[in-house]
Amino acid sequence: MSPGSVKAPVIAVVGPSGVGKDSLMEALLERIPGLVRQRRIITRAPELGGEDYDAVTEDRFAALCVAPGFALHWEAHGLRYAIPRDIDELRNRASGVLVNLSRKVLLEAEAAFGTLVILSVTATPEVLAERLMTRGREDRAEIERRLARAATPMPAGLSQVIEIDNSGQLEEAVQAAETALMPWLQPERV
Ligand SMILES: Nc1ncnc2c1ncn2[C@@H]1O[C@H](COP(=O)(O)OP(=O)(O)O)[C@@H](O)[C@H]1O
Ligand SMILES: O=P(O)(O)OC[C@H]1O[C@H](OP(=O)(O)OP(=O)(O)O)[C@H](O)[C@@H]1O
Repeated sequence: MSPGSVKAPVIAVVGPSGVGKDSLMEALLERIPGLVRQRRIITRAPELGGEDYDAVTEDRFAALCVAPGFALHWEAHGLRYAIPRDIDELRNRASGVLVNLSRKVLLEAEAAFGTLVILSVTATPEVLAERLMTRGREDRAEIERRLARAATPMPAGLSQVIEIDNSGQLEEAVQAAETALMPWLQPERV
């Protein structure tokens, strides 16, 4: 098998709202050669900041779900999220593909992607509350709902879960994640 025929790993970054998933992904993209991020399709209003996403209406989401179909999709926070099938092509030309997933779709993701490395990002409830207030993307009621969901357990039976504590400095979490990911990356695509 030639090196180019091996698909890059899908690297799922998961954890409660406000834990630092987007911040960690942005830092990893700057540091790791050949690492890319898969854009998500979300039924969220456009330009709310944070990640770069394709904003669609509920109707458009439903239509895309039928054709061309999604690699993965789920519902959370009153929104619908999807990973487009383009991710397959991205895996042919990257050292790794980062994607922000719901914890509840991880077993399905493992079945869909094969090589799935999961970065499970954690922080204390107090830290989460403070960060969500600082980020300011959601109103207070929505922040309360997100905090109530924070303790969602990881599904049992996942094969590759790496826990990353982001309670402290972001730089420490980035360093830990980079070290843990190194053995999984496709070095010939840097
Ligand atoms: N280690 C950290 N220390 C301080 N602030 C952080 C840290 N990690 C993330 N943040 C901040 O916390 C807020 C939430 O981070 P974000 O990356 O949007 O989280 P998530 O994507 O998990 O919801 C943002 O304002 C971000 O700048
Ligand atoms: O089932 P859970 O593991 O709790 O995850 C639910 C949703 O929360 C996050 O969304 P989003 O990135 O929109 O929100 P966040 O940045 O506040 O985490 C994550 O990407 C999932 O779509």
